[in-house]
This record gives sequence, C-alpha cells and structure tokens, in this order.
Amino acid sequence: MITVENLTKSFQHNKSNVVALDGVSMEVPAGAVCGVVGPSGAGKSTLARCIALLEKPDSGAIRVDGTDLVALDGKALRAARRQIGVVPQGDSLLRQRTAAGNVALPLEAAGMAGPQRRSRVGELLDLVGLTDKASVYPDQLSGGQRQRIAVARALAAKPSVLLADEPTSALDPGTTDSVLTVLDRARSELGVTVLVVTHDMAVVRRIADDVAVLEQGRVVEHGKVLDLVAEPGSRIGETLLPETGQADLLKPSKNGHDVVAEVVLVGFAAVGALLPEASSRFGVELSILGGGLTRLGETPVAKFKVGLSGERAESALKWMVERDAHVRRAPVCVDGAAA
Ligand SMILES: Nc1ncnc2c1ncn2[C@@H]1O[C@H](COP(=O)(O)OP(=O)(O)OP(=O)(O)O)[C@@H](O)[C@H]1O
Repeated sequence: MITVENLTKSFQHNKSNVVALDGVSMEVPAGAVCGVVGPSGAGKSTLARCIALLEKPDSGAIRVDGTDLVALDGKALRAARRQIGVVPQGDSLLRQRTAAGNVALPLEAAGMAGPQRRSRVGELLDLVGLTDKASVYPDQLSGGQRQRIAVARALAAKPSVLLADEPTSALDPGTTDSVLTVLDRARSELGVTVLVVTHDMAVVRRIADDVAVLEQGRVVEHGKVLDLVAEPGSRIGETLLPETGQADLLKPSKNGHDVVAEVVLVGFAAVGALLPEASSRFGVELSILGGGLTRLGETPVAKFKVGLSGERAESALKWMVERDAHVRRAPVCVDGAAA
C-alpha cells in the first residue's frame, strides 16, 4: 500500500517559488492500479518522482507498506528504492544493449549471478510477451515493445510498487493496449501496486481501480473509479462515462416526456434489461435520448439520458434506484420545463 500524507514540494524557478505539490494526501491500496491525472503542470510527475525517491519532498510522509520513505537515509533508503520500480517518461532504454540486456541491468547492479539472472530475465520477457525479442536492440523494437521492455526492467528487482510516468504517450491505441496489458499483469500476476501518471483517460478506463485528480498541486478528487462514476458532481466520473450529447441534460423537452433523467448503471445492470423491464413493469414509455455503454476495467458501465412518459414514471425510476441504478432526474413542471 502507498500512503501519501500532506506532501509539499516547491521549486525555485527564475527567482520565484513554484509550488508543485501543495499538501497532497492520497492512498493506493496494495495490489491496486491508481491513475494520477490532471492538467499539465498540476504536479503529477513531481508526485511520482517523490514517491520514487528521485525527488525529496519539502514536508510530508510517503509510506510504502507502512515505512515512511522520507525519513530514511543510507542503506535503508537504498533498500527502500529497490521496493519501487520506475518506468520513466519517454524512451529510457539503452540503445547499445539488447532487450534482454536492458532488463538485466538492475539485476547486474544488484550483483545477481549469471545463471540466476538469465532465468529471471527469461521470466520477465515472458511476462511482457517479448521472449522472441530477447536479442533485439531497441532501435528494432516498436515504441510499445520498448515500453514493455522498460516495464520488465522496472519489475526486475521484484518491487512491491511500480510507478509509470506517461507510459503510453506517443503510442497509437493498439500499441497502448499492449503496454496496459503488461501493467495490468504486473498487478494481477505479481500483486504489485501500480501508480500510473497519465493524460490519457483510456488508461484510466482500461486498468485503473482508483484515480486521483491533481490540480495546481492539490488532490481535487480521489477514490475508486467505480464509486466516482456513480457520484453526482464528480468531474472525473463524468469524463470517464459516455457523453449523453446535450448540455441541458436534465431538461424535459416541451413536447416530449414527463420526466427526463440521467441513469448510470454500473456492472451487470448496464448490459442487462433494466430499462426495458422498468418500462414494461410500470407501463411507461421509455426512450433513450443519448449516452451509451463503456467498460471500466472488466466492468460494463452505461450512462443514458432517458425520457419517460406515463403516470408511473416516478415509480419506474424509484424501482431502478432500488436495483442500484444511479438516477438524476429533473422534476416535472406543467409546461414541461425543468424546475
Ligand atoms: N525541476 C524543476 N524545477 C523547477 N520547476 C519545476 C521542476 N519540476 C517541476 N517543476 C514545476 O512544478 C510544477 C509541476 O510540474 P510537474 O511536472 O510535476 O507537473 P505535471 O502535472 O507532471 O505536468 P505535465 O503533465 O506537463 O508533465 C510545474 O509548474 C513545473 O514547471
């Protein structure tokens, strides 16, 4: 588990003080993948660099499995660093070393004997699906393959935490997917806790259990992805869900429906028959006015804008809520405008 408590970090730049982290607190449960998102300059990379012990925070604590890394020095600090694997931003492989040679680097540095090292490198290449590229040089690998080798290298010393800074930037969607599969395997097969700094919401949708949104050095939203999408007013939740198409989402149109509502379905209900069943059970006419389905990790999630007409429209919505649908609706006025 990673626990960050009230972390601050400032830089001096052109004689002025730049606050990169302004009291950041967050937690990533053991074996979870957490996406760190936010606009450029929000402090994401600084946070990752502090957790990776590449940058010393001005104040605050960073606990990995209970140990405060900020308080360590000397031998204890070096041991703690080995617990944290880092996939740096950009192309980080050594050009003059083969894929296997790059993966072997941290093992050589740790003084691991040849036969043991070769076997470990074999395991890691297998994990990232690049056994057949062992003796290939980085220039002959695709961008995605190079990143997968960088992940294998970061996992070489069996860290409990993996940090990846923009691991999919500059990759096309197909290649992105292969890198994300590897990060996901690090979590699911090795039980590693993964923190991914990213601009790409596809990364969060595809592999993140948790997400933290940074803005101007502060955490503005943080929690489980599946909780945030169900939470009214969560901006990151909105960003991760399908768009429903119109800004005046909850306004019933004058000639249309008695009730217009936004319905978020998380899990089985998203692909089930909840909406048609509500319609037939309560004798209401139900039209889907916008929205759609997506997947968050393995979980199907839907957001629909629906229009309901009929005397029992409210009961139909209530029934959906009782079945774990998250419903936001506008009350009905005589002229059909939202109150
Ligand atoms: N070494 C440094 N020296 C001076 N200022 C820095 C340094 N590192 C970061 N900063 C500043 O700290 C702030 C946060 O930067 P950081 O790189 O952590 O943001 P970010 O969210 O990762 O941005 P991006 O998405 O563009 O990578 C920015 O204003 C940046 O200019």
